[in-house]
Amino acid sequence: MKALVTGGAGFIGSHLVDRLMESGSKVRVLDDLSAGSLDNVKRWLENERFEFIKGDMRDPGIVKKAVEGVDVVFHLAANPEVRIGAQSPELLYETNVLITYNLLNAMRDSNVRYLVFTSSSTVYGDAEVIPTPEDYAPLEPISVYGGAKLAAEALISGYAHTFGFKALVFRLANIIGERSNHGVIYDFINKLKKNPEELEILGDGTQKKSYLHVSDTVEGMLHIFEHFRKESKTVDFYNIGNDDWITVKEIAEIVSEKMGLRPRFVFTGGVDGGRGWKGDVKLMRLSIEKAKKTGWRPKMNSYEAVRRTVRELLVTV
Ligand SMILES: O=c1ccn([C@@H]2O[C@H](COP(=O)(O)OP(=O)(O)O[C@H]3O[C@H](CO)[C@H](O)[C@H](O)[C@H]3O)[C@@H](O)[C@H]2O)c(=O)[nH]1
Repeated sequence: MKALVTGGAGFIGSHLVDRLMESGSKVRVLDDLSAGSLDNVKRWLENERFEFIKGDMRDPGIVKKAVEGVDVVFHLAANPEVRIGAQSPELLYETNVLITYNLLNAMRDSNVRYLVFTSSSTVYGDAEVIPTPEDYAPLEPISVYGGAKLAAEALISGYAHTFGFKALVFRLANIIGERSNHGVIYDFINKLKKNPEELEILGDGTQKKSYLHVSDTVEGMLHIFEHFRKESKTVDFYNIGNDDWITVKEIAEIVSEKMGLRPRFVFTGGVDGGRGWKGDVKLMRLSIEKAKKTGWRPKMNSYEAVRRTVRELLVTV
């Protein structure tokens, strides 16, 4: 199998590249290195099954070149920052919707048979059913980021049905682990390194979400992809997350404890009833029953994933 991984030098992408390379696949990475780093894929740079293209997917010519000769595209390139939506909606549009549109147009004229896309729990917005299943409706994102992911999902479905390829969409919970360079754990570690006495917590700290370690995530994606390949469905959607959830305040306590600190917690109070920022979903836990039916299950719960991530990031941050 020859795979293209967009965003393959990024956080989740590089872990996926590791698994694909270890299983003997040929892997091409397309990444603009805006958030990702060559360091994340350096162990493969000299490998003859590995190819790296530095390029911005807003350029249709680069995307066209990248899909040439591949069987499957894992599309992970994205700007993952929910919080920038209120300031830079155009950036989230370009780096989530426009680049997906460019990819789909490139796939029209290619022999790519499968597209695997990392969407997000944020497509559900403030869901009234928790744990939230894949068929929850209506999908009403409350952030520009969630809206952009949902728009990308819709385009993917339309193109797959029209142009004859299969598409698998993953709606991911909050993914954490080694090589992540944004998000709540990364932020807390950096804040505490600057000031060990005090920790600013955005919102009221009661935001409660489900967190999944990147190793469980990538294993789930590949396991479900193998299952999907044997099915007759043109497009399918799977939540990937954990059965439990954890509050931001509990995460702050774990990070502080692991750093051997006892900082004063300062809550900003946030917006719209204690959210960290406009569009921050306060309660998120996905139903993972559909994924579990394929035989996959997470090895670490949210608490274990947070603890392990703090250990991993303390070595590198
Ligand atoms: O310094 C900080 C940073 C974050 N938070 C809080 O921590 C929670 C988690 O925030 P993250 O930035 O870690 O993650 P998000 O929930 O905003 O989004 C993450 O998970 C989503 C899916 O659930 C998307 O996929 C997205 O790309 C990914 O960044 C939020 O409630 C936020 O208010 C703080 O209190 N202080």
